[in-house]
Amino acid sequence: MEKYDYIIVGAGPGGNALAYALKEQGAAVLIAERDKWGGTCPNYGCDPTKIMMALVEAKYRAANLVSAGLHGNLSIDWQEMLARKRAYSDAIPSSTEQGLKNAGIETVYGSASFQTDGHLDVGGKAYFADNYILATGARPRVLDIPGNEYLLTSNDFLELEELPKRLVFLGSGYVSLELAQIANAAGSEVSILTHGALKIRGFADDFATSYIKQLQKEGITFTDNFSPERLEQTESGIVIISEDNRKVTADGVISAVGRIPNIEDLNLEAVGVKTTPKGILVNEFLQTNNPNIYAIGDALDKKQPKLTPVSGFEARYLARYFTQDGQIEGIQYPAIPTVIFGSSKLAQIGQTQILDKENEKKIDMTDWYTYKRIADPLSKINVIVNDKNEILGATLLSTVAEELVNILNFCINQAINLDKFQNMVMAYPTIASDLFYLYD
Ligand SMILES: Cc1cc2nc3c(=O)[nH]c(=O)nc-3n(C[C@H](O)[C@H](O)[C@H](O)COP(=O)(O)OP(=O)(O)OC[C@H]3O[C@@H](n4cnc5c(N)ncnc54)[C@H](O)[C@@H]3O)c2cc1C
Ligand SMILES: NC(=O)c1ccc[n+]([C@@H]2O[C@H](COP(=O)([O-])OP(=O)(O)OC[C@H]3O[C@@H](n4cnc5c(N)ncnc54)[C@H](O)[C@@H]3O)[C@@H](O)[C@H]2O)c1
Repeated sequence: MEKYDYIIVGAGPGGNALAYALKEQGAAVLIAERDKWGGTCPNYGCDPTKIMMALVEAKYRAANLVSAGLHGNLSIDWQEMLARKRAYSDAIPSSTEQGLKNAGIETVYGSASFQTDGHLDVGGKAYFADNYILATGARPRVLDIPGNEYLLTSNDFLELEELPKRLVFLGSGYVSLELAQIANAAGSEVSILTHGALKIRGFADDFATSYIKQLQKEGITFTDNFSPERLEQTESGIVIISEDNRKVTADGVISAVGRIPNIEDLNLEAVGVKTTPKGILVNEFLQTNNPNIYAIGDALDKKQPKLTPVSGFEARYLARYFTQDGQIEGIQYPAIPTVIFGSSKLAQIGQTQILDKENEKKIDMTDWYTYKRIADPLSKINVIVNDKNEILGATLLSTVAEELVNILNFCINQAINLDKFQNMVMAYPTIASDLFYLYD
């Protein structure tokens, strides 16, 4: 019988961060993984997509300066971009597992599932622990419609040997908008079909509209109110047929309609852990309704965004919880920045609308210096500030939004109001130094 202090299921950013933190406390830790060590982010998610996105950003940063005298056409070679992505990602699983082993964390490869006596089975072998932590993440959802065998997922996109000439994305969320921009910049004819109105869920309509218009300018077409009903393979390509019988033909179709938690194979019924279709239910201590089983990351049913740094934050909380024998306050999430990457980035953090008209104001930073310096095609930013000059939140649209949102993140979460900010000297001219305009 193998007995541990902790068994973690899933070696993604959440599971790995927790394994290292618990090992540092001297605990006996086992981590199980059934696919690629490192999980979604470095193998199928954030990292490979942003390695590819670096070329898209460079292409458009240069294109924006054409009217300023920068000439020459930059083009992206799909195969070379893919090779660069692979050079990064292919090394991840073995280096991740080796890193865990070097730290003294035991690893086991296989799909983990609970048995009725409460132990965990991996590959037919029984493993026991005082506490189990589920960090099993999520996977792409494939629409359940006739012809869905023709659908590809974001995982498949990252391994396409040839870029399809006509590529259609179903859904207009984070995955669709980012991958569509990579494919479009690399030369595919890209369409996004969205089943409702043309919006980006979670973002203010005026910002979403500006972002979508920019993508349209770059050549991506959008079709709204298109609910896919079935797919058919024909001589001219894969035909996507909507409920109202509209037809779109493509050479590749990506299902980017959200992600589903990896919970079915865990046999959670055997140990009484409650779930919903959105994930595992936990209390404020990230504990399931079985007191020895905890869960973190994308596998949770939670209102916080499902992002790599959020999984890491939950792992660090749980490590503190275990060190202090559960005698700590429940998890309190800070304001969390979210960014849709691309030629321009759409970002937000904290409060994005005025809630108290008397004491709050919205500052429009549209004409700041950096935008002019780099010829940013979009320069829209609303910062919400209260009467104590505290920054409450912001929505941003710019090629540099991912950096600016993190500077605001510091101000919001470390309570640095505009007066304190004004008393610092920032390197000039930079994105940070532009924030002085907020004070006027
Ligand atoms: C295309 C794409 C782009 C993204 N871009 C970003 C980004 O730019 N920034 C950002 O912050 N986030 C991004 N994300 C989200 C980010 O990847 C996830 O939030 C993050 O990986 C979640 O970490 P996790 O540890 O909770 O789960 P995961 O990384 O999903 O890891 C869970 C692991 O558990 C394993 N597992 C599941 N079930 C079992 C089982 N029964 N037994 C053993 N092992 C099991 C899985 O194989 C997996 O390796 C992106 C996601 C995608 C798909
Ligand atoms: N930059 C980043 O941080 C980043 C990038 C990619 C993914 N992610 C993470 O991954 C998560 C999942 O991303 P996603 O884009 O897969 O999901 P999402 O929830 O962001 O978007 C899903 C899209 O699918 C559409 N949809 C839902 N049901 C549909 C149906 N039946 N038919 C047609 N369309 C339908 C929705 O309207 C929406 O546009 C994100 O929420 C985020 O947490 C983050």
